[in-house]
Amino acid sequence: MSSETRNDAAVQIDGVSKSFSGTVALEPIWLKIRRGEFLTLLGPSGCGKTTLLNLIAGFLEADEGELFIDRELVTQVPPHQREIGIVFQNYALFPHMTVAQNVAYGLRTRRVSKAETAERVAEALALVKLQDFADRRPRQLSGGQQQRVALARALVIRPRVLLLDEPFSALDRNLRTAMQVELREIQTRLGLTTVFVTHDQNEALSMSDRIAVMSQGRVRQIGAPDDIYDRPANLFVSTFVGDANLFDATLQGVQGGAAELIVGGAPLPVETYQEDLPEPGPVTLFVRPEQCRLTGAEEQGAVPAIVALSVYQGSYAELHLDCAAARGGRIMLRVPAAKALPAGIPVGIALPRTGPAIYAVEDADKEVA
Ligand SMILES: Nc1ncnc2c1ncn2[C@@H]1O[C@H](COP(=O)(O)OP(=O)(O)OP(=O)(O)O)[C@@H](O)[C@H]1O
Repeated sequence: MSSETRNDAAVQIDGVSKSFSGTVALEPIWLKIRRGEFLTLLGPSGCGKTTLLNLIAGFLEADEGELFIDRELVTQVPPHQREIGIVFQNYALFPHMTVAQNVAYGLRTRRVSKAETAERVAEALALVKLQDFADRRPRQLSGGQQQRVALARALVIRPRVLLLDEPFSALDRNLRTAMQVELREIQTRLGLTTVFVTHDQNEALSMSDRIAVMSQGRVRQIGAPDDIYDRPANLFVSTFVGDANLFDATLQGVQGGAAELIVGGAPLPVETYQEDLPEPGPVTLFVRPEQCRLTGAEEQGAVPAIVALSVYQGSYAELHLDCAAARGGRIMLRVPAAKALPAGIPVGIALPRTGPAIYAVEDADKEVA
């Protein structure tokens, strides 16, 4: 059966939209979340991620459209009957209950027998490596441990879908990375369909099977992490996910599959992955820092720039360059820390002939994230 049929979708969102007293939080959205996939909703604050998650959970009612979970129409089904596990940023544990009682909560309300509850709670606590903490209260646990309890509580009901809203944003960086790995391991082992909300692009890139990049209540691109990073569909995605260098360029035409550009006064034939290019004339060229090569200032065809600041980052240095051909006059490159240059040194930037993208200038005026 084709992956596009409804049968294959664990969650299907058909034209679902939501406004709050006249403010559009979500434009009509069509989205199929595949069985067992880890899908991340990524976007800036206020783009509608949490609204979409709450619509799937049933905490909000859609203004229009239909929602299916496992082929079942659930648009009118209340949250507790959707068989969904949810983990929030702030844990939301019951402070007066022990860890085991917190985890058992969803089973109690489902009238599961005492013996089965004990078995499933032990299983869920083992999954999150908290089997020795069953009798503690939430206040006796670290933030990471509390979030594991919240995860165990969501998993114990054997949900059809697991929803997580910025679950690790309150944790420090090391713990956050450890929890990301742990969640991904558990999710893969259980083959659990998961929708994960974050505004952190690194978290999205490292964890997801697919990412839906959102802005202003719309999904701007959905794809595997390398699709999103290497072949962004528009300038918003280009600049929101990963670092972007933007150059003012002139598109002269297309010859033999290559776009003929002038950048910084020099000709540059570029093969892009894009199906549609803007009309000839002024355009914006998008290039990742790692696609730019630092050269001598005199190198033929290189775009001239001057080192403004070198930022030490341990294994590498970020070179921030003043560059007249760049939008906003600045670009950034990464070089091995030992090759960092002092401010004021003139350099050249050799641009790649394959890989970058070309956007209309009006897009750059309104679309840069
Ligand atoms: N209950 C509400 N009443 C009124 N407006 C709301 C309500 N909930 C959300 N909104 C608005 O809807 C839009 C989308 O909000 P949402 O919380 O979904 O964004 P988000 O992408 O999750 O943002 P964040 O990352 O800051 O949580 C925002 O403009 C927000 O102010």
